[in-house]
Amino acid sequence: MSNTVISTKNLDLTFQTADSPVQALSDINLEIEKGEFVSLIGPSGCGKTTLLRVIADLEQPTGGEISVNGMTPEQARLARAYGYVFQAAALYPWRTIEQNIALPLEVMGISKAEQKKRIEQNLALVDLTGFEKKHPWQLSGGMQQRASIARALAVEPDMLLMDEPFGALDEIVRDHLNEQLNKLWHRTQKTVVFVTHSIPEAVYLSTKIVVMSPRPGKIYDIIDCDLGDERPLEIRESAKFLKIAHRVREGLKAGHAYD
Ligand SMILES: Nc1ncnc2c1ncn2[C@@H]1O[C@H](COP(=O)(O)OP(=O)(O)OP(=O)(O)O)[C@@H](O)[C@H]1O
Repeated sequence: MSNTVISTKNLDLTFQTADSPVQALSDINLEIEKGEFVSLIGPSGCGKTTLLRVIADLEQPTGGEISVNGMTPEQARLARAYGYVFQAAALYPWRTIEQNIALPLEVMGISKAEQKKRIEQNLALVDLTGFEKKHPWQLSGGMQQRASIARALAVEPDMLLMDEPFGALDEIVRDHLNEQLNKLWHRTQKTVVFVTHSIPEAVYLSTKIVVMSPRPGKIYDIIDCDLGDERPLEIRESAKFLKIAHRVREGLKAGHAYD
């Protein structure tokens, strides 16, 4: 049985706008295996979010092929193959944390008892036990992001799609969440596709780093990141880590437009 979760062949996406067409993705060829943690990194506008949205069936490609879990993105979406975590936590302020996590489960028609079980389990996974009855605004930014990760996990998807989930957080909180996400990934063995602007974040979390360049959005380099599964933060000072970070930086420089 194939372990490929996401496969794209010559994938293109051109947005038709009022002025002129914008080619957001050009000739994207990518294979992602089950259990991999893949980061998409590149300058603003290189198509990272668009690629994630194509995988999630939120945008339709204009050329090439893509399969998700052996299905079309639409079939994968309907089969709830993925959970999506946005840049901002996107929690409903009038709902408590447990009500926010319950929302997609209610839509799926899952029983109250099962909802309760999943809420408990996933809040424990992100270290938020005891915050069930709080409203989002009573939590810090980092805690809100953890709650939105718990909500994505509660749907029990095979795959997590994460669009710069920690981009708005300060460095210390971000380090802590990176460490927690590494543990979570290790424990759950989920496939993760993660968009980031941060080189250390990409190297610390990933098994594979996809460096993209803009105009049009292309893959410039794909880098294996074999630092083992469990990664203490100190790993960021190791020679191996710095070597991979250097290669990512060189790729970003080569593909960067400074205008
Ligand atoms: N709905 C849309 N209509 C027209 N153009 C779009 C649309 N969505 C994105 N684009 C354009 O496609 C290109 C890629 O955008 P995308 O948001 O995927 O980049 P990104 O790498 O995620 O950027 P950032 O790091 O700033 O989030 C950009 O030039 C953007 O302006």
